[in-house]
Amino acid sequence: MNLLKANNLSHSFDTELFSNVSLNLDAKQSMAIIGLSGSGKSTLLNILSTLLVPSEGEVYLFGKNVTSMKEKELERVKRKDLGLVFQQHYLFRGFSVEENLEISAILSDEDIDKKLLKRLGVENTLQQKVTELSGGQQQRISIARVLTKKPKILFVDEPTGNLDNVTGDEVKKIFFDYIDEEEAGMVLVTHNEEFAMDCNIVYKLQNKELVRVK
Ligand SMILES: Nc1ncnc2c1ncn2[C@@H]1O[C@H](COP(=O)(O)OP(=O)(O)OP(=O)(O)O)[C@@H](O)[C@H]1O
Repeated sequence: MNLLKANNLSHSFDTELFSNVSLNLDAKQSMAIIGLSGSGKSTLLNILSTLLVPSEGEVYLFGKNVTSMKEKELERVKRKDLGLVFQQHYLFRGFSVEENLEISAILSDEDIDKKLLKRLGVENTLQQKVTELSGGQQQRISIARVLTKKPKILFVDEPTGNLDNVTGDEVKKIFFDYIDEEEAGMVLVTHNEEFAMDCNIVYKLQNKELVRVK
């Protein structure tokens, strides 16, 4: 099943960042986008996850052109089917870990996954305030919060940056297991070559083009 398709995307801020970017992501596939700092990886991820409108080209989610979707429909897809794990997480700072996870569970009609929290090593933080946790713990809670809603496509920007190697490896495994078990897909932006090369498809953004390297 096709989850995500991009046709001839290009984007410019002051100058052109990239052009003619086309790609395809099916269920159970993971795709990494690598490239130098400033090459436009996060910008491309923002376009694919519908946070940013491209200068040119089309994005299709589950076979449907995003620009042809009604506002309500796109909102529903974003809330339920797209999972965004970004470098900066957007946890509600004044609330406890449990409250943060509950919001996600309620909005998507799913349950908090205790097994997942255990695997992430944060099962004992539920009663703590987000602000009392380390950066790495907050990162893991934000991953738990996103996976709680069981999204069909994960958009992940440098997820292991804040984490030590052992935890980073566990997080990597959690993402791969998740897309297998839920028949989801993942688009990953990273400087971590090992994580990138473990994906099914690897692209490099260089000289304003998206070049397939795996
Ligand atoms: N909203 C914006 N307005 C203007 N310029 C922007 C905006 N967002 C990003 N840029 C510029 O676009 C370029 C690409 O940024 P982007 O964050 O996509 O690169 P990246 O490859 O993800 O970098 P990194 O690996 O350092 O995270 C940068 O020069 C950045 O300053």
